[in-house]
Amino acid sequence: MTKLELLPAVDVRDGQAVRLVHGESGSETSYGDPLQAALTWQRAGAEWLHLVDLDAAFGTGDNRARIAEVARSMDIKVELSGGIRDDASLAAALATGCTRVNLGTAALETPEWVAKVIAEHGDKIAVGLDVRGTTLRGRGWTRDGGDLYETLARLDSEGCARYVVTDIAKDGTLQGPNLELLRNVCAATDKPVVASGGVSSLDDLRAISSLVPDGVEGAIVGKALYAKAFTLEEALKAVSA
Ligand SMILES: O=C(O)c1ccccc1NCC(=O)[C@H](O)[C@H](O)COP(=O)(O)O
Repeated sequence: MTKLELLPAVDVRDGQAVRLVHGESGSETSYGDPLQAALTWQRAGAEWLHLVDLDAAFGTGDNRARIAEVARSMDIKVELSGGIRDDASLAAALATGCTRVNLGTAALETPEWVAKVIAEHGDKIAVGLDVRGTTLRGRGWTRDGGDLYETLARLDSEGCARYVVTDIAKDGTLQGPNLELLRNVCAATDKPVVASGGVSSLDDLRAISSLVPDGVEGAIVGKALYAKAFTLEEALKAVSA
């Protein structure tokens, strides 16, 4: 069986690596220098890094220089997220040499532009489907942006290569992933799905791994690693079977 990819997360706010609860601005716990955090995950054997510019996502500025420094320092694959909404921010993101970018708000607010960049860049573009229930949220998860399954059908028809699916109610809470949501999204698309939000234990990762045959390709892990619920080495071993 194909093994689940693990993507340790480095979310950057005000130049620092942080974790939020439910993605809410103001709920930050700080974990220091983002480059050190990213290098720690790389040294521990990560093959991917999920790197988020939270200020760009919230519209409170950006950490573009810091994010570029981290992405360029990595020898592993990097998925870049947060505030990529137009040609300039996409060009800056791709110029870091990242493996792919994750579009969120743009897929809800400027669907024509997203269709165009999917056609131009193929699997360098993933779309983040960040949901409460089945309602998508944009602008740093602060505004409603339409129905999950209608948007998914539209993006599928435009050739979107991959989806990063986050249950906002679970994100940063260590309450376990929303497996039902993952199953439902996998049933609605043939494209690979990356699970995000709520992982709390090695058993959670094993449960997500059991969905690889359904179409789950990877899992993003944030809070659990920073809170030392398990090590990245243990996580990689747990999904390697
Ligand atoms: O990814 C974004 O663009 C984003 C925007 C606004 C708030 C949060 C955002 N991302 C958060 C993440 O990608 C988390 O790192 C990830 O879901 C990990 O969650 P957890 O394992 O529950 O800490």
